[in-house]
Order: sequence, then structure tokens, then C-alpha cells
Amino acid sequence: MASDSSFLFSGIRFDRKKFGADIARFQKKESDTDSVKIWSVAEDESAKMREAVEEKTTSTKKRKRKGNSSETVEGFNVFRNSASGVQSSGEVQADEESIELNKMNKKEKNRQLERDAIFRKQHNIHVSGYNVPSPLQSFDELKSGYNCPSYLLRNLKELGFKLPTPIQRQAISVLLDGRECFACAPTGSGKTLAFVCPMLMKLKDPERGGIRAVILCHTRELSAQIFRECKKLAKRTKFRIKLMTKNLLRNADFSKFPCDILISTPLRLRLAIKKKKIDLSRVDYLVLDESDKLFEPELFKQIDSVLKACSNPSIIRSLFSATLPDFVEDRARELMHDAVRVIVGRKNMASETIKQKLVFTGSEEGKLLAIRQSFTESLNPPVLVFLQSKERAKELYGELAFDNIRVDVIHSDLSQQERENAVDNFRAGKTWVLIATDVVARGMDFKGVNCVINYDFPDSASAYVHRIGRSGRAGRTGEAITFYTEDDIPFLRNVANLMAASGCEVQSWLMELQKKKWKKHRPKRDSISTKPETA
Ligand SMILES: Nc1ncnc2c1ncn2[C@@H]1O[C@H](COP(=O)(O)OP(=O)(O)OP(=O)(O)O)[C@@H](O)[C@H]1O
Repeated sequence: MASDSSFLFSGIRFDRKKFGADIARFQKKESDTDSVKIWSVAEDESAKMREAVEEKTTSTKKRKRKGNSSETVEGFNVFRNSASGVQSSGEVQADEESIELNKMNKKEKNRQLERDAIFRKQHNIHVSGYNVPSPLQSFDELKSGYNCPSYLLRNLKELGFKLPTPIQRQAISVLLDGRECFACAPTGSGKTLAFVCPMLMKLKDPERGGIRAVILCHTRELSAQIFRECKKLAKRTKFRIKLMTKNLLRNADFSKFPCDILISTPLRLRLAIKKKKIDLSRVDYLVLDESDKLFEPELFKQIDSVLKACSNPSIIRSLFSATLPDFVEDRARELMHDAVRVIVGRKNMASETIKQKLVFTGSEEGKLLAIRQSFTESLNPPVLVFLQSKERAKELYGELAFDNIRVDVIHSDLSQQERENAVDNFRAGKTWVLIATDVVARGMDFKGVNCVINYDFPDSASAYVHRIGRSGRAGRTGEAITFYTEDDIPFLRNVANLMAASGCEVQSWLMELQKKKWKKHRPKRDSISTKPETA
């Protein structure tokens, strides 16, 4: 087409100024298609692609050295030395130079897009959104590309973090670029650092005059953990990082509240807004960790009042979780401006480093026998055991407490202090087996948990993913055993699917079972207790 039509234009000057907008439009389209094409490149082609990029660069250079007498605009051949025209030769040259510069910039941009695409493929990062910033190659790039303060690099080094994890590579650059973000990455893949690090960098220095950043998460245990992680990363600074405790809520004067980063559960922050008139209008950064949990109906009302109180129009919000159901994505899109979606691996998938197993126990009695047998044969602490209710957790504790193993229990009936002690003792290795409800199923980073036992079948796919994700963290291996009885068989296929998707071997009959919509499966189960009932 270009060569066919070129004769039509011979001797006619193409007014680039006049058609500048159209040229730019065309150029943008071209790069858009390039980036779409990039996504269809298979992983094993990445090396080939790198070669192609290099070859393309050299051939472009060669072409430039040769010096073309004509160039192509919108598919038409336009002659450089056209005879007629109103522009002076100086103006023509300036125009051409600026177009050439534009082209070079565009080419460099395309090359960068290609490099980013290859890198993302290698790290299993999937992004969508307009103009997504390049993922980080290393933590050093925080210094060279984003002027990271040296205290932070030093703290990262001291924590032993040599390379960013995939979610950190992408989410940090997105947030540093001032973009909103919703992200899904496997359990134990370092999401906390992915939002705390850019937050500290963006806040730059401590400031007086109100709360500047808020991190929300669904339990007190998790907020205490995030608080500790923030403190570690902010070591050597004077940032005022506060945890919204019961005491703080009761006693603080929020009209004079020196705080750069506030970490809270939604309920406590909502109370502070309503009763203590805490001012969130200056908040620049808001993180919703375990965002899918926070968007569930029972917590959404509390979240909503926080979202409304954070009224700064230039606020940057981000959502993180290992599970991202469609309804949360929809909410995120409604809520956020020009957000980037970052998914590491596949959405809602269990960590690939966990060996998963299903065990049929027949009855409730069978479960107790199975757990006792497993502990006598091969107790490899620390072990976390999940049950569907606090009553059942207490019952199992009552059974195992006298079995000569160091066992403890955690559930919502305990006092704050008792809950903290249970977590601390488990972390310190004083407790070998921690019996728990879903109160510690999400977000809790108990390093080195060797085995998770789902004594009671989880009530949803996300509960399964988060529970077993307490082991196999930060690249370590782990094990997950799920007991099932007749009552759970309708939902077995769902777990089998999750197991297969994360690379575990699954018996073929399991995959032939019917799939059933998994909606809060908490059947009434027989009592665990073997003690005679007191009248
Ligand atoms: N770059 C890194 N290199 C090595 N370890 C890291 C790195 N970043 C974080 N970690 C460690 O990985 C572990 C898990 O991190 P984190 O608790 O943030 O995971 P998560 O993705 O939030 O998990 P979950 O979905 O269960 O909440 C922590 O012990 C943390 O110290």
C-alpha cells in the first residue's frame, strides 16, 4: 500500500505540523499493538526475544547510518526533499529532527516494554492498567531509580532480604510511581514489605500535623505483626508508627496525635472516627491488607466509614491479598482511579511450596485417632491445627492438653493478653502445636510452620488457601493435611482442584467428583470431647 500510493504524493509536501496530532495518534497505536503482541510471547521464547531486540537495535542503527532519503508516515512514503513548500529548510530540518527524536523515544519505550514483558514472564507477574511502571530488578534500583534513603536499604540488608520477591518487584514500583494498585500474590510471598517500603519512601520524613498513612487489616494479631514489621523497616528514623490498641483508643487525645503511620483493625478505627473524632483527612496512603476479608459484608460497613473519612482527593489506596475474588476486583475498580492490577502466579491459588494431602477419617472420632496417631508417629513442630469454631477448638485442646505434647489454643474468647501470649509462645517454639480458629488463618507469619492440619474442613476456597499458607512461607517448604468426613465429600472436588492447580498430585477419582458451590460450609459436627458429659 505504501509503495502503491507513494506516487500519488510525489512532489507534494507533507505538512507534518498540520498533521502532527494524527501522526502522534498513529505512533501511539503502533506502540499499543506492540505491547499487546508482547503478551502473546511464550516464556521459552524470552531468550529469542532478547536477541531479536538486540538485532533490531543494531539494524535500526545501521539504517540510520545509511541515511534514508524517505520516511514513512501513516503508511505513506513521504519524500524528504520535496520541491515545493512554505517552510524554510531550517524549519523542515527542525521538524524532521523532532520526529526522528520522537521515533527514537518511541523505539526505546517499546524496547523497555519488551524487556519488562520478558522480565514479568520470568517472575510470573501479570499486570493490567495503563502505562504500568517497570518492575524492580533489585533493591539497589530503589536507590538508583527512586532515591531511596540509605536507612531503608540498610534495614533491608539487615533483615536479610537480598532480592525483591515478584510482588515486591512490581507493586513497589507501581506505588512509588504514585499509582493506586490492587494486588494478589501467594501466601508468604512478602506482600507486607511490598506496601510498607514504598509508603516509607513516599512519606520521606516524619512530620507533625496529623495521620499521613493508614494500614487496615482484619485482626488485632495481624495489625500487631504489621506494626512490628513497619518498625523494623523504619529503624533509624523518627517516624511515628502507632498501633491502634484498646488503650490508645480509650486514652489518646486524637486532636494532638503525632502519627505518621497508623495501623488498625477497621472496628477500632471506626470507633475512633465516631467517638473520638480522629482526623483522617490528611491521609496520603491507605492500605487494605487481606482486602477480600475486609470487603466481606460484616466488615464492609466499618471499612466504608474509614474510606469516607480518608477524604484527601490525592490519596493513594492499595489492596493486597492472596485471594482476590471478582467482587473485590469490581469494588476496587469502582473505588480507585487509574489503578494497576498486579497478579503473581494465578489468582486465588495455594502456594506451590506446600505438599498437600487429603485424609478420610470417617467420623469425628476418626479425626481424634488420626491426629493422635500422626503426633505419635511423626510430630514435626511447629504444627498449626484449624477448627471451624471456638467451641471445637476448646474441645480439642481439652483432649490434647494431657497428651504430653506442648499444646496451646487461640480463639476469640480469650483476652487480648492471652491471645498475644499464645502467638508469642508459638513463635518462640515454646508451644509445639497451636490449636486455632480462623482468627490466625490469614496474614500471620509464624516462621517455619512445618505442618498445617485442617482438623475441620475449611468453609471456603479462600479459607483453605490462607490456612495452609501459614506454612511454606518465603520460599520454604511446608505440609498441609486436610481431614474429611462424609459431610465434607460434596466439597472435596473444590480442594482437589486447588491442590492440582498448585502442582500437587491428586487421585483421579477426586477430579471426577461433582463440583459444588462452596458457600460457608460449616456442618454441625459431633462433639470432639471423649469425657463423659456432666449432668
Ligand atoms: N525480599 C524478601 N526476601 C526474603 N524474605 C522476605 C522478603 N520479603 C519478605 N520476606 C519474608 O517473607 C515472609 C512472608 O512475608 P509476608 O508476611 O509479608 O507475606 P504475605 O505475602 O503478606 O503472606 P500472607 O498472604 O500470608 O499474608 C516474612 O517472614 C518476611 O520476613
